[in-house]
Parts: sequence; structure tokens; C-alpha cells
Amino acid sequence: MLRLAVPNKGALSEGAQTILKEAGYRPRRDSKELVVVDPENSCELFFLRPKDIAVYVGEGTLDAGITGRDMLHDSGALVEEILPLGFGRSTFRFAAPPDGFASVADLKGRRIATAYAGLLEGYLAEQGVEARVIKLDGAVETAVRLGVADAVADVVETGTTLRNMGLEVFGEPIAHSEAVLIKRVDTEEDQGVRQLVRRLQGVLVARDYVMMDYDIRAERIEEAIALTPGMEGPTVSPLHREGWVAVRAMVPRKGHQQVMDQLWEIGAKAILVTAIYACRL
Ligand SMILES: Nc1ncnc2c1ncn2[C@@H]1O[C@H](COP(=O)(O)OP(=O)(O)OP(=O)(O)O)[C@@H](O)[C@H]1O
Ligand SMILES: O=P(O)(O)OC[C@H]1O[C@H](OP(=O)(O)OP(=O)(O)O)[C@H](O)[C@@H]1O
Ligand SMILES: [Mg+2]
Repeated sequence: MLRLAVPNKGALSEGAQTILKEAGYRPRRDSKELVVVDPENSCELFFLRPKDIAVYVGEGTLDAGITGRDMLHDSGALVEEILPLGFGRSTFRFAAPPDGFASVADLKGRRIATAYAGLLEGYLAEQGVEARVIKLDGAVETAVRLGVADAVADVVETGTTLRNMGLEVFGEPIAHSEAVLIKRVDTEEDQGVRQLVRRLQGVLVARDYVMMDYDIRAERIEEAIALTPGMEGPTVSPLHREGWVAVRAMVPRKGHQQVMDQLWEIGAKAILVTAIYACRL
């Protein structure tokens, strides 16, 4: 039985539930359901607070979990990232009122509010900067206005929250984060985790690629293959028309319109693009 931790609320919750559903796991019926038993996939899904997930997985009570890379590093738990999941992207940055600070070195001896004390303390130690870390649970942007801190270190996605509080980012980004699949460091991946990883990789590929079909004159096939090399190589089949072939290849979704333009330029016809619903490469 695979025991998997899933964020029960917050910024990663919807993305995690969507990717697991696309990977064939049973979705929860409503947001109050904390455990979902999925016998068809020999799996139990535990819906937990995002920050607690690394702790459960690190203690070995759960086999794997979905959390943020920043939360993984913040936790100090004995866990490692096994697959980046491509959603829940954010950066972790310093911010303060305009013209306050230029770099992390300027924070020496100052007070920095954060909800990610482990991550921040690790970074300050790495940079050799001694500062006072004020540990808060959330809404840390308010701490400067209320005089509790001189600067904050917080998650920034769009930057709206900072702007609304009259703060500006400064210094290098402390960390870049996205949702990741994690497991305990010293364990072998068992059959259930390996299957989960393969299924999630399949979903990620299905999201990132499209299937492209087109017809082209046989003498231009090498140019066409250079544009659409596919995975193992494109499928090239004869057409019921002398001197023409049909080609089928997976193409990155990003830029597929440019590829269609280039194929058209070399004489391709009937260029069709379809979404990939699921795949296992
Ligand atoms: N706009 C965003 N706001 C907050 N976190 C985001 C955002 N975009 C991505 N994330 C990521 O989501 C995770 C934080 O999730 P969440 O905000 O649900 O946790 P939390 O702050 O501990 O919970 P809560 O806000 O319910 O107290 C982090 O990994 C963070 O990098
Ligand atoms: O750059 P933005 O798009 O504005 O997003 C970042 C903000 O969102 C998060 O807060 P959240 O909603 O999780 O509340 P919290 O601070 O109470 O955790 C994060 O802590 C920032 O405050
Ligand atoms: Mg939050």
C-alpha cells in the first residue's frame, strides 16, 4: 500500500489534486475528507497541512508526499526531492521599504520577519550574515509596518502582496521553488513510489507535448524530421499518393505554432495538432 501526503489547502492543494487525478488516483469527494483510500491503486492519500508534509515523510510514516521545494528546505526533515512537478512556482525573497537595503550584507544586525525560519537561517549562515530572525506564521509583510521587523523574507509569486504593503524586493533571490514529490532520504523507492513517479512523469509529458501529424513530399522528409524529431524518431508511413508520406511525431507544446509555420514553408500539408491525454515513455 502506497501512503502519500497531499496538501489539504493553500497554494499547492489544487495543483496537487489535479495532477494526482490525471495520474489516475482517486480524488477526494470534498475538502473535509482527510484520508482517501484508493484500493484500485493500492494507495492511501493523506490530506495534510503543506508545511507538515516533509515532517511526516521524513519520519517515515508516509512513503512520499507533494510539497514546495522551499518548505522541504525549511523543514530540515530527512527528505529529498524525487520529481519537480512544474506548478506552484514562486521565489523566496527579501523585501523592505524602498531604499532601505541593497543586499543581504546590509541586513547585519537587523530584524527579518519570516514564516520560513529554517530556510532563512540556512541562507544567512551561508552568506555569513548575522541577523535576528523573527518567526511568524504568515502575513509577514505586515511586520515591517507594525515595527516588528526591518525587512521580511517571504514567498513572492506575482508581487501584489508586497506592493500593497509598500515593500520592494532587494538582493538576490534566496530560493526558487515549485511543487515537488519527496521521499525519505535513506529509503529505496518501493514499487508504489516508482509507479507514482512514472505516472506523474507521464502527466508532465502529456502537458508539455502535443501530437503533430502532417503529409509531406518524400524528398523533403529529412528536412521535416529535423523540425519534428519526435522521441525515438517520428513515425513515417506511406500515403496513398505517389511520392508523399505521412509523419507523426510528439512536439513540445511551447513553440508548436512556429514548427507548423516551418513545416508549411517546406511544403507540408494537412498539419494536425492534437492534445496528448496520457502517456508513458
Ligand atoms: N502565491 C503564492 N502564495 C503562497 N505560496 C505560494 C504561492 N505560489 C506558490 N506558493 C508555494 O506554495 C507553498 C505555500 O503554500 P501555502 O501558502 O498553502 O502554505 P502555508 O503558507 O504554510 O499555509 P497557510 O497560508 O494556509 O498558512 C510554498 O511552497 C510556496 O512556494
Ligand atoms: O506575490 P503574491 O502573488 O502576492 O503572493 C505571495 C503572498 O502569498 C502568500 O501568502 P498566503 O496567501 O499563503 O498567506 P500567508 O502569508 O498567511 O501564508 C505569501 O506568503 C505571500 O504573502
Ligand atoms: Mg501561505
